[in-house]
Amino acid sequence: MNHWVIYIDNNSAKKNFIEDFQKGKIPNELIEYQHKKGLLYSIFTLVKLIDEEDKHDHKIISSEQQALETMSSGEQKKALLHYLLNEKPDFIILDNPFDNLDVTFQEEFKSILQKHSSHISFVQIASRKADALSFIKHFGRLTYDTFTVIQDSAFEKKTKKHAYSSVSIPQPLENIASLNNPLIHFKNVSVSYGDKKILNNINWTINKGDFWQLAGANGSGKSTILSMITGDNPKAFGQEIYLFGNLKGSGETVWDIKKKIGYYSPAMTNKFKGRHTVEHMLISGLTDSVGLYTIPTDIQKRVIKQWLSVLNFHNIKDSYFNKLSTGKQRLVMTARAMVKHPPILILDEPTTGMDDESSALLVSLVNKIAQETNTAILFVSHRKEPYLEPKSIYTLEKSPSGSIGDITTA
Ligand SMILES: Nc1ncnc2c1ncn2[C@@H]1O[C@H](COP(=O)(O)OP(=O)(O)OP(=O)(O)O)[C@@H](O)[C@H]1O
Repeated sequence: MNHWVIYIDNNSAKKNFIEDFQKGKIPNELIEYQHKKGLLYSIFTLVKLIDEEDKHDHKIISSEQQALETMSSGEQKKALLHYLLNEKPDFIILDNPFDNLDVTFQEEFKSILQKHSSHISFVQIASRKADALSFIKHFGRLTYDTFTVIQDSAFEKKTKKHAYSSVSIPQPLENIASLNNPLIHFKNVSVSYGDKKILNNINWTINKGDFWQLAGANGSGKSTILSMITGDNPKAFGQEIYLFGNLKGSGETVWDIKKKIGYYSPAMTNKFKGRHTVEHMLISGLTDSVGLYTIPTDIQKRVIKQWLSVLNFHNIKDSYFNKLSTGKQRLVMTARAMVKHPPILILDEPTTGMDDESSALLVSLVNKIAQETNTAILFVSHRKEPYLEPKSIYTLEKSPSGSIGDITTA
């Protein structure tokens, strides 16, 4: 049985390619898949299933114990894989299957796929060379919308450490020096859902200018911690969580907190469907708005001009954001979360779905922000991102009594 890895980069027309593939519009070299029953393992399939479960109020892949929607992203992916395998297709397209999966489950996942590889064919779409499944012997590349067969050794582009532009990050318009340390303090915080213990006695302090990576296996509670910081998790109430000097729940509004946090997660990108130029996207980061509802001041315009130089995006400042490649969109969104120099910048799995080259570029921008500003950075990822230079890593270690936190310092 043949299997394929198709390498893509952030300029590949992946979505169209997959849609065409499913409709039977398949490149000649892959014609063996025509008229076969194929399924798609992808974040898009998950979103559709969650939507259907929601709309029709019936379970498709939720278990007796838990609804698909409330599972962590890793747990959702595990559930999806088992669901698709049970459907007994001829082939499965695996769209960047290892994104969001911790190392342990990646190994488990690989051996499940290998076990089924005698009777199901796999077409793996991969952004990252290291993700290629070892049992696959046929390789292709999608360059924009053109598919070509390649030798595996042809995909040798080694990612180099990027030095970001030498242009300095602009100074803040408002100073955060008045804030006292710690910015964030968790004291003996524990969380459970019913009988399921998630966090066990978390003690964690984030100070001005810190650079943290928050790591941990799937389901260890990373998103739970984030949602307690950014304001929308009821589990935070009654706990000793101090945000910018105030005990959480003691009067500050979610808006007060959000004003002090720059936040970016790839899911946010979909909110910007309209005709927003790159320049407007950055300006709207200063005012926390989705569009550009107010006319920017001269000072704001000057600051954004400098950010465009940092990003080397002057030439695309008038381009529409939603037409940019994924890599460029992520850089814009990261800068957008940072332009107001928030006391804390949270980047939630920002490299998910990115190729090696663009991930390295994003990582170097984050390192630059850490070096040149006083903003504390919280970079959430289970992946050991090559070249990321956090000063400390907070790892959630799973245990039956809930995850405990382990701190390592560079
Ligand atoms: N509303 C809920 N009901 C039941 N369980 C929940 C609910 N919300 C979260 N959980 C569980 O809490 C655990 C922690 O989830 P969380 O999303 O914080 O993990 P994570 O570390 O971010 O995982 P991942 O890397 O997979 O995204 C998971 O086992 C999840 O299923």
